[in-house]
Amino acid sequence: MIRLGTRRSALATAQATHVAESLRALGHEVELVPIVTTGDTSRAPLEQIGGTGVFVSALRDALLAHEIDIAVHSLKDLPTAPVDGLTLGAIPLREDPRDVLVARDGLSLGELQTGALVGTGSPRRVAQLEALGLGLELTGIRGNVDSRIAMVADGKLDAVVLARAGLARLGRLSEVTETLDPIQVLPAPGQGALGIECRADDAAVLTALAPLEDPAVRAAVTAERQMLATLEAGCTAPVGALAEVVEGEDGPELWLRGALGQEGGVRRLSANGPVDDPHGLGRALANELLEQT
Ligand SMILES: NCc1[nH]cc(CCC(=O)O)c1CC(=O)O
Repeated sequence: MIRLGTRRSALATAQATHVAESLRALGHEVELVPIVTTGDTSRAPLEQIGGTGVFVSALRDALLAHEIDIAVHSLKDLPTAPVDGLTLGAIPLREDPRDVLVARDGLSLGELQTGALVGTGSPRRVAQLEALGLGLELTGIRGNVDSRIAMVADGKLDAVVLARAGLARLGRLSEVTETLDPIQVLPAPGQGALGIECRADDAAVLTALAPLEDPAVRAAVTAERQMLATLEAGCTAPVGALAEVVEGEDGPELWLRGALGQEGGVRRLSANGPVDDPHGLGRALANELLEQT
């Protein structure tokens, strides 16, 4: 029996159920164990309660205490610092990593009027949307995906920006009025991907998770997360990153695009490197972004 710890939110439950079903299809018995985190019980701005890490620390504690055997995380909410005794046993196939606009009356970004009220609490989205120069009024929001969409339906906001992956997992893709091109808005590092965490010495669980692994996604998100980790060493700026394995002339290559929001605008760079060194690529692009400052 594999005990899978999950937060209770609709998105977390959808992700956990998806992983549980993949494991059951491989012949494993899986039990879902609900875990409550500070991020779920508090309405305070995330920066005040410790950032997105609040969603994962309770799950990690439960893993280390042997109360659960695996935890399913949205990789974009998983801090990059490694935890002693834990490892990402599998990184499965990724959903579409892009951000989307959910706007009233089916509007796209370019159709929103100057001064239109757009909800997002993410410094990464704010920096990149402001850099577009559309004169949008950006306002911080929190809450689950349903309540954010409801703010548009209720007329409180003209639009919200969300991760396409979250809407896909909740069956709400019909709400999308525009998928944002990464040339305009780069997603968060790891967006759309799941990380399945387990104890590093749990050989049985590591074996069970192995078939869920997607090596190209692992390489891509490793580069994105390394870029973030290297940048955080120097500053806490809004960061977008998106990597992909693409077929080059001499075989597969890893491409990484990065965006760093700063006073005066957003810096963007891209670079490529060998698929087997995502850490080197992430570090190199981060250092290049920092050198430009
Ligand atoms: N910040 C919360 C969060 N964490 C993961 C997702 C969506 C799913 C994903 O990116 O994997 C979301 C919602 C959103 O940003 O719209």
